Amino acid sequence: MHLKDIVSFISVSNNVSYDDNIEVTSIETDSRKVKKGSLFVAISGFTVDGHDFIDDAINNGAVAVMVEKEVQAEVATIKVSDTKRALAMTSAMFYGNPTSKVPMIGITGTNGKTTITYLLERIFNRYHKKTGIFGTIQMKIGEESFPIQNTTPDALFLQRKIAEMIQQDVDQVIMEVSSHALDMGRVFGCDYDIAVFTNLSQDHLDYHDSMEDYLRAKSLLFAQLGNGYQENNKKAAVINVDDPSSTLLMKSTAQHVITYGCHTTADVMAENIQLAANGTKFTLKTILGTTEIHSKLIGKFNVYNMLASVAVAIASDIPLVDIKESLESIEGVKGRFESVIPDHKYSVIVDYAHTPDSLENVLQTIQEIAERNIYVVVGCGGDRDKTKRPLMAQIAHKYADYPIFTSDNPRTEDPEAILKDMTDGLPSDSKQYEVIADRRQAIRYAIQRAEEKDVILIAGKGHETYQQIGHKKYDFDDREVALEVMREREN
Ligand SMILES: CC(=O)N[C@H]1[C@@H](OP(=O)(O)OP(=O)(O)OC[C@H]2O[C@@H](n3ccc(=O)[nH]c3=O)[C@H](O)[C@@H]2O)O[C@H](CO)[C@@H](O)[C@@H]1O[C@H](C)C(=O)N[C@@H](C)C(=O)N[C@H](CCC(=O)O)C(=O)O
Ligand SMILES: Nc1ncnc2c1ncn2[C@@H]1O[C@H](COP(=O)(O)OP(=O)(O)OP(=O)(O)O)[C@@H](O)[C@H]1O
Repeated sequence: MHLKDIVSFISVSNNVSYDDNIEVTSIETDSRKVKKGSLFVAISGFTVDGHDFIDDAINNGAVAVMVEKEVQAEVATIKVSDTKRALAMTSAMFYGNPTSKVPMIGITGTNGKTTITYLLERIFNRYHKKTGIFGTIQMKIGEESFPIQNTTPDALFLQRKIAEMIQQDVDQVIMEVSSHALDMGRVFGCDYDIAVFTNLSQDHLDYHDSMEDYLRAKSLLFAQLGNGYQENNKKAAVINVDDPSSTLLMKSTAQHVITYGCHTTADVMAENIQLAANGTKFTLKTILGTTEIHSKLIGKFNVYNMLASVAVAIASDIPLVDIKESLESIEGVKGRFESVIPDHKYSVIVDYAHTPDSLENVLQTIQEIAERNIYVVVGCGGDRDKTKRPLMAQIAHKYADYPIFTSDNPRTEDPEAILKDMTDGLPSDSKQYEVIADRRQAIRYAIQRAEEKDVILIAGKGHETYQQIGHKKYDFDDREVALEVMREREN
């Protein structure tokens, strides 16, 4: 592709010194990946500044650079006001606007994104549609899985991978869209057909200045809906009307809105909800008709996740009978309310709940189904939203008979200091709790004490198989540790 095409596409013609004949053969944001013919886009990062690596990029063969700061470079230089957003547009163009060639579903909200993604994967696959997935657990193309660093990858990776998905005959892309990604413009230039809002509750206040700022970031997905390069497909915003933030989000989109909920009248609704330890039953009411759902997923929050997936499936013209069969066939999602040994005399559940709202939802569910005592093993991540630490501890303390506070990815912080932030918020005259910084020991402590019919919730890490201490990740899997201790107890 000629550099002039990129320049004219992103409309910055008055800021460029370049030779019309320059051929750009790849785009890179990492100087170490630059090859002969690359356009190097300098990103001002949170840890380092890509502008400091321009010379490295040129030495590696960059024929042009895109910058947002004043620099002296010996190659064609394109100056833009925001390289992250310009990168998103340039990458989309370079890979042939892939998001306009395949139906795209974007899911945003504090909780439920991953679960809904896998419910939708099941529904689309059952309907013989090959899916491509981006999310917290992994990236998937059909049945093949690939690790990814971020829930929503940077624009360059994203556009490149969606182009690959199209080459591999993917019929439907389903992606989790984080508020970070929306705010940083990682998905700027993506043409979504369906945008989903699950809920908003406190999280990520280390990144966003306030809850209003967090919500504003989420609303960008809806503002963006229908602003793509092609308007061939029907567009729809799928919104949880039971969440107070839904009003603002509905105002953010000019597109058709499909609502879902349990309490407010909605296009897709659940009634007569019956929660049990082995699954959930409810009456599903939709614009296509009414049916009974018997799902193996546990908890009211999962009813919401199912309703969201039904609304998306209906907007994608999938018949209700196929939607019902898919929902009823799904056993669960990795690390989400996952039982370590099903039907054991006491239950050990691993769950990704790492926000106050999700922890409360999961503990409320356990309280509804538990026959005896509840143990919770929970911590809070280091270098992340500190304001949620006392809230997490208070919730654990409120719902569990035996709260055990421990480490969860302390990163560069002292685990004991994080635990102090958590427990300082607890009332001093209240019930006993344990503080055991070593996560393995904390899990062991809970399992060794559990009696028949007790439930132990190990919260916060779900599918993760590491513990991040400092800048290093060490192998650690809650399920494996729990299994080891459970087996040890049997012998
Ligand atoms: C705060 C944040 O989001 N940081 C993201 C950001 O990293 P960064 O700003 O630190 O980048 P950097 O390492 O300083 O590098 C800046 C630039 O210099 C370049 N560079 C660097 C070194 C060199 O030798 N040459 C060179 O060119 C880099 O390639 C890069 O372009 O850009 C990276 C590449 O895209 C991201 O992986 C990284 O996410 C980090 C890992 C992260 O933890 N992000 C979290 C907060 C996040 O985004 N989470 C949400 C989900 C949250 C949730 O829902 O739970 C997500 O979508 O993942
Ligand atoms: N709809 C929901 N409402 C509230 N809590 C939920 C909901 N769905 C799941 N949860 C809880 O939140 C946890 C995370 O769920 P899930 O991974 O589906 O959400 P997510 O939005 O992808 O989270 P993240 O952005 O952190 O990856 C689950 O383990 C469960 O405890």
